[in-house]
Amino acid sequence: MINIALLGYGTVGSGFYEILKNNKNKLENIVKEKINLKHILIQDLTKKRENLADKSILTDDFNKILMDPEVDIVVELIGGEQAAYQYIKESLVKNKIVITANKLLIAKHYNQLMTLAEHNDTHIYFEASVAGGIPIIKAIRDHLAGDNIQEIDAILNGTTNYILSIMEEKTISMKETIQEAQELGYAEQDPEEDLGGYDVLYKICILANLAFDISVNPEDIPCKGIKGITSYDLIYASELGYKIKLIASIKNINNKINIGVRPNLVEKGEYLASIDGVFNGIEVFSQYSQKLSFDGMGAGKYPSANAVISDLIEAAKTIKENKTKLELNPLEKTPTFDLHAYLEQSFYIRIQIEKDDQTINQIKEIFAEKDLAELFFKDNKTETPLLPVIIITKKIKEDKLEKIIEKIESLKGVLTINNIIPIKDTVS
Ligand SMILES: NC(=O)C1=CN([C@@H]2O[C@H](COP(=O)(O)OP(=O)(O)OC[C@H]3O[C@@H](n4cnc5c(N)ncnc54)[C@H](OP(=O)(O)O)[C@@H]3O)[C@@H](O)[C@H]2O)C=CC1
Ligand SMILES: N[C@@H](CC=O)C(=O)O
Repeated sequence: MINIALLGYGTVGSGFYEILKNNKNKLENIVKEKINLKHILIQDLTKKRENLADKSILTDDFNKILMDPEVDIVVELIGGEQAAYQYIKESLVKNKIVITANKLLIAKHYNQLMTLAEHNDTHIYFEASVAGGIPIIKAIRDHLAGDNIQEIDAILNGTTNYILSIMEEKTISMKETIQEAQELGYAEQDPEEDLGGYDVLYKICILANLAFDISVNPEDIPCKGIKGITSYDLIYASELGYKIKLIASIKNINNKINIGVRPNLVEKGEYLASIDGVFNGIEVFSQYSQKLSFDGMGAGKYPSANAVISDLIEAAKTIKENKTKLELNPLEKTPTFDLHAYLEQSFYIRIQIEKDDQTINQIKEIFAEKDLAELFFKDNKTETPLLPVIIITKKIKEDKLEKIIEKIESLKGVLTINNIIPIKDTVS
C-alpha cells in the first residue's frame, strides 16, 4: 500500500483528489499497488469541502502528517513560500517523496531541495510547476535529455494569456478580467505574481535549469509583466498584424544563457500568436529534434491536477522499484544575461501627443534621421486635442532606442510615452 498526504485542497488539490478517486482502479493497475489518501492538510477546518467523501482525513496540523511513518508521498499544493518550503524540507528529511506544483519554491531553492532529497535518499517531482497540463518537464528531462537545446520561447502563464485574450476580444479593461481569472482558479493567491510576470520568471528559470543543466537565480533576470497594456495596444497591434503575448525566452548564445520575460508583439500566423485564452504554448529548438511545439491548458483545476497525477505514478513506481536514489544532481550556479539587452529588435511604441503639426514634424525628424521607423497617426476624428501615435521601429538595441525616446519625451507637445514593446523575431 502506498500512503499519500495531500497538502492543500484548493483548485489543484481538489482536482487531484477527484482524479485520484475517479481513476483509482486504473492508477492502482498501473503502479501495481494499492493507493491510499491518508491525510489532507488545510487551513480552515470549518470551510465546506464539496466532493470530499471522508472528512475525517482533514487536518490543520502538519505534524500529524510528518510524524506518520506510513506516509510515503507528500503532495504539496498549498502554494506560497514559507509554510510550503518548511513542509517540503521537513518531509524530505523524513525520507518522504515530495510532489509539488510550487514553481516559486522550485525556482528559488532548486539546489537546496535537490540536495536535501539526495541526502535523504528520496525524490522531489514538480511537473505541474511549469505550464499546467503540458508535460514539458518530462519532455525536457527525459525525451530531450540526449539532445542539445538551443532556445525555448514560450507563453507560460494561463492567467495573463487569458486576460490579454479577453481584453482583445471584448475591448474591456484589465481590471475587469482579473476577477474572472481568479474565479476560474487560474490566478495565484496574489495575482501580482501573474500580472507582474514573476510566475513566468520562476517557470522559465526551472526550464533553464533542466534544459542547460545549470542553476539560475530568478532575481538576476529582468522581468516585465502585462501591467500597463491596454485594449488600445491590443487593437493597434492587431491592425498592424500582431498579437500581444507575455513571452518568456531562453537563448544559448555562445554558451551564455540569455533569458527574457516580457510582453512581445508576435506576428499573427506565428505559432505562439495562435495560443489564446488560458492555453500555454512552448517552442523548443534543439540540435537534433530541431523544433518541438507543445500547447495545452496552462492553468486550471483538472489539467494541473493531472500533471500532479503523472508525478504520482512516477513516484509510486519509484517506490515499487525501490530506486529512490536521485538522478538529478545539484546544478552549477550560472550567471544569466538579459536577452533583451543583447538582441537588436524592432519595437512598437505608443505615444500620446498634442495634435499640432510642429510636434508631429519634430517626431518625424527624429526618426527620419536614421530612417528608423514607420509612424502611424491614429486620428480618432474627434475634436479632442490629443493624437495617439504608433511607431514601429527598425531593428535597434534597446539602449540606443532609450536615447531616442529621451529626445522624444523632451519635446513640448509629447504628453506620454504609453508603451514600448519589443516585436518577437521569428526563429529561422
Ligand atoms: N491554480 C492553478 O491553475 C495552478 C496552480 N499551481 C500551483 O499549485 C499550488 C496551489 O495552487 P491553487 O490550488 O491554485 O491554490 P488555492 O489557493 O486554490 O488552494 C490552496 C490550498 O492550500 C491550503 N493552504 C494554504 N496555505 C496553507 C497553510 N499554511 N497550511 C495549510 N493549508 C494551507 C488552503 O486551505 P483552505 O482551503 O483551508 O483555505 C487551500 O486548500 C500553487 O503553488 C500554485 O502556484 C500550478 C499550476 C496551476
Ligand atoms: N497562475 C498560474 C497558474 C499555473 O501555474 C497561471 O496562470 O499560469
